[in-house]
Amino acid sequence: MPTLPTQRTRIKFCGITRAEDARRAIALGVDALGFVLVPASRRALDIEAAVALRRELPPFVAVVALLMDADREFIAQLVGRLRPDLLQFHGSESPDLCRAWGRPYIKSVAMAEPQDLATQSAHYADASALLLDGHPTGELGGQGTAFDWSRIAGGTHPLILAGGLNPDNVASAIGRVRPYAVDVSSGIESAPGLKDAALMQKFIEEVRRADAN
Ligand SMILES: O=C(O)c1ccccc1N[C@@H]1O[C@H](COP(=O)(O)O)[C@@H](O)[C@H]1O
Repeated sequence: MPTLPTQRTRIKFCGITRAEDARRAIALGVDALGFVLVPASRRALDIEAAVALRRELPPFVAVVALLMDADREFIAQLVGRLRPDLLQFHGSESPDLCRAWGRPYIKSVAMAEPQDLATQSAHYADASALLLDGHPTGELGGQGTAFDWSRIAGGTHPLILAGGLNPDNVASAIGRVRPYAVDVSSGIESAPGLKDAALMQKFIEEVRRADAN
């Protein structure tokens, strides 16, 4: 059987609020950009701002819309206007709600407490991936909180590792977990919602270094 090339770790930069940050991230080679549509977040965009930001972007980079227990009317408006490539659900959304929008979806799992990933995988069977984040259940993500990676076991989905990643720890995280993708917000920022060019570049270099090992 032919040997497949080693998979490169996909990269998502989350909490993008400025077109200049999005363009720099794309130039550096990210696969996906996250727009936070959660009003309580320090990186929140409203639908209008998200649509305007998307207009500034070239094709072939996935736009992911983050939601947390949003009401159905808001999600319907968001999907209709932004047409995100994926939805990312951070609250207690049911599988029925997650799959109701004709878009692929990612379900986050709060890893501050131990989780049975096999059960989560079975519950959200049609999710494109599970995103493992470091915050406690019911609390906002994007706080730069890491979790104990040794808790990661089981499940059948591609895993997106998130929570407290930064240029200093992402290579060892990839070495330990071998996730499908990594997702970062705080660790590449100079202030909430404002991405730092040098940190973005260093983060990507570290992911590539880990992939090469
Ligand atoms: O970024 C936010 O403000 C946010 C709000 C609500 C839910 C999720 C949010 N962000 C997600 O959290 C992860 C981890 O962020 P960090 O790197 O630890 O700061 C991030 O990848 C977003 O997907």
